[in-house]
Amino acid sequence: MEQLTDSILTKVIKNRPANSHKGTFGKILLVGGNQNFGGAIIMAASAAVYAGAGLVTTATDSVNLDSLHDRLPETMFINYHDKVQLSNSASSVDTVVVGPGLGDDVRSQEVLLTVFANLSDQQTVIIDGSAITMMSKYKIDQPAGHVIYTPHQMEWQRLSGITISDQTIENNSQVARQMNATVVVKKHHTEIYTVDNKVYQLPIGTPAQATGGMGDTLAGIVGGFTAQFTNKTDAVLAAVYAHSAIAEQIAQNHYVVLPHQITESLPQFMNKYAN
Ligand SMILES: NC(=O)C1=CN([C@@H]2O[C@H](COP(=O)(O)OP(=O)(O)OC[C@H]3O[C@@H](n4cnc5c(N)ncnc54)[C@H](OP(=O)(O)O)[C@@H]3O)[C@@H](O)[C@H]2O)[C@@H](O)CC1
Ligand SMILES: Nc1ncnc2c1ncn2[C@@H]1O[C@H](COP(=O)(O)OP(=O)(O)O)[C@@H](O)[C@H]1O
Ligand SMILES: [Mg+2]
Repeated sequence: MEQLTDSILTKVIKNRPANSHKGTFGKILLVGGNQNFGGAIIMAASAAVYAGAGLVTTATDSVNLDSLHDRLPETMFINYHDKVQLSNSASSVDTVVVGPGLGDDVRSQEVLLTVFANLSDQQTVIIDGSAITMMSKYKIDQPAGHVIYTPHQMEWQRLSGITISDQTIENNSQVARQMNATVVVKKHHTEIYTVDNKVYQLPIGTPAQATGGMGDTLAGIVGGFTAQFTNKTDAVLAAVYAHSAIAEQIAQNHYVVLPHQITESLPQFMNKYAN
């Protein structure tokens, strides 16, 4: 097992080529936010925009449209119950983030199935929150694409069958190895099980991060990084590192770190490491 350091940031975050446009930095679709959890998808989409994704579309319940655009005019919007629009978007973007605040009722399941049915091998899909819970609840198969799961310990228990007290690195690796996916098991000192069977641990992070929306924000950063940086595994590692490094900086003089504070710090933080 390897400990992550900030060298992953200089490895991944590159100066932008002069001859570029928004399409150069990835088209990303974020799917989530039911009538109760609209904030989750707004936080995830904001994180993707501030992490530098080129073109961002948010598919959510239409009840969230006004607050979404009020907070984040940079994103486009789709009503996620519109199957045709959702299918077209899911099949045409480079990267999909699905799950933050999606909920786990049958209507949410329908949204998830539509997204999964439209993915193909060239795409990257970040599966978070309710999407993980529904895959175990409704026994939904892993979709096509480069798959990245971002479960917290309870979601990992649901997905892997390993109870939280048995989630040792050895047990987690054994299951992750059979999944053809990268798994980010989120907790204090998050572990990352990569698709090529390596294990990394995040040695940083703070209890000031223990607040709702912190994982939704990470899912958006992972989406933003994988959408624009070539090596997908390194992009995940850098996203996980950046999320907690920024939180630690804010926590130096704040008792609690709010997810949107991390998001707002991303462009300046990334600029320091770009090379
Ligand atoms: N503003 C919004 O819209 C927000 C919307 N959200 C959205 O809500 C949806 C549901 O997600 P969820 O994480 O809130 O609920 P669920 O999957 O049932 O897990 C909680 C259970 O797991 C347990 N637990 C054990 N270990 C744990 C660990 N390391 N980390 C975390 N939990 C751990 C925990 O134990 P307890 O706290 O009771 O001790 C509890 O029993 C999802 O789509 C998400 O995106 C949220 O992001 C909040 C802000
Ligand atoms: N005590 C802690 N120390 C370090 N990181 C933490 C701590 N508590 C929570 N986090 C981080 O906050 C995030 C929480 O994710 P998650 O539970 O999915 O939140 P939510 O679904 O509410 O957005 C993870 O990245 C986790 O590693
Ligand atoms: Mg979560």
